[in-house]
Amino acid sequence: MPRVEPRQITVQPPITGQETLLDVQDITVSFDGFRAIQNLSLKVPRGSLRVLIGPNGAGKSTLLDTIIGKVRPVGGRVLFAGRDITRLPEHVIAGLGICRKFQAPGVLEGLSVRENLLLAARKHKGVFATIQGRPTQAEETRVQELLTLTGLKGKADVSAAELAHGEKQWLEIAMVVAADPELLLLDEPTAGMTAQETAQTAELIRSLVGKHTVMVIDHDMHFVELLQAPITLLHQGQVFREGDLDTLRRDPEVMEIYLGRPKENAHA
Ligand SMILES: Nc1ncnc2c1ncn2[C@@H]1O[C@H](COP(=O)(O)OP(=O)(O)OP(=O)(O)O)[C@@H](O)[C@H]1O
Repeated sequence: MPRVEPRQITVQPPITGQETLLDVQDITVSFDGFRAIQNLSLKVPRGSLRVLIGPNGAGKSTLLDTIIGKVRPVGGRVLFAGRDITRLPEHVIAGLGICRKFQAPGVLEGLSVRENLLLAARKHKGVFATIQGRPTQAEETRVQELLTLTGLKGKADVSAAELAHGEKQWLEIAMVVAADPELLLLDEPTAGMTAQETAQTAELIRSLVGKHTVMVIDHDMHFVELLQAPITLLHQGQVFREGDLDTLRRDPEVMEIYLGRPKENAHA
């Protein structure tokens, strides 16, 4: 397959008239001299949803790692709500309201759905949280909100171990949401899900938008389509294209480097 050189394009912010929450400015990330990300810039408006796609090795995870402070760029900077967070320690960045799903305390299988959510809500308030003691009114309200959000109301008292794969993923998302993050980063949230679970996950994520800003990485184009959100396509560590799915699908170079590749993208 001929190599298609990535080119930086200038794109209008997909959602106009909104304040930028995340402003990634010209970052370069190097692993022993290999540039996994090169001069990448990206703006995400507050309260919006953004989908990150791209071939394997395009730099999607590295970008999220850089945003959360796990990886340090050798050039450029990351602004969050106008503040330069590029050199801040990971826990400080998390404290500012950036949460990545895998950072969530995993679901505790020995506890019920309700108990997991209560624990997540309490952990948000203090590190040494337990499920001992009656929930306060505020905690009860929060748990109910999270149960409604995930559609798990009917399973509140079911042990987390008994949940289906998709339900467990929703519980995990709810546990991250319990921390009330301003920016939520989700890495392939639908991996291993059935088509119906995938559709419900898209609905769940869309319901978070507005109150939260959400960035999702996924390879499943059916899911991406359901999210109905602006897409940033990464390729070889750079922004290759930005736009809606229909526009990207009409672009022969996009088809060439990504959407036309059946192996990485069975649903394209
Ligand atoms: N810690 C590391 N050390 C060395 N190279 C790395 C490291 N992390 C990532 N890379 C390389 O950087 C490039 C980008 O990787 P990254 O995981 O960000 O891609 P990705 O778009 O998330 O891919 P995938 O869709 O397969 O998860 C790849 O070539 C990868 O091998």
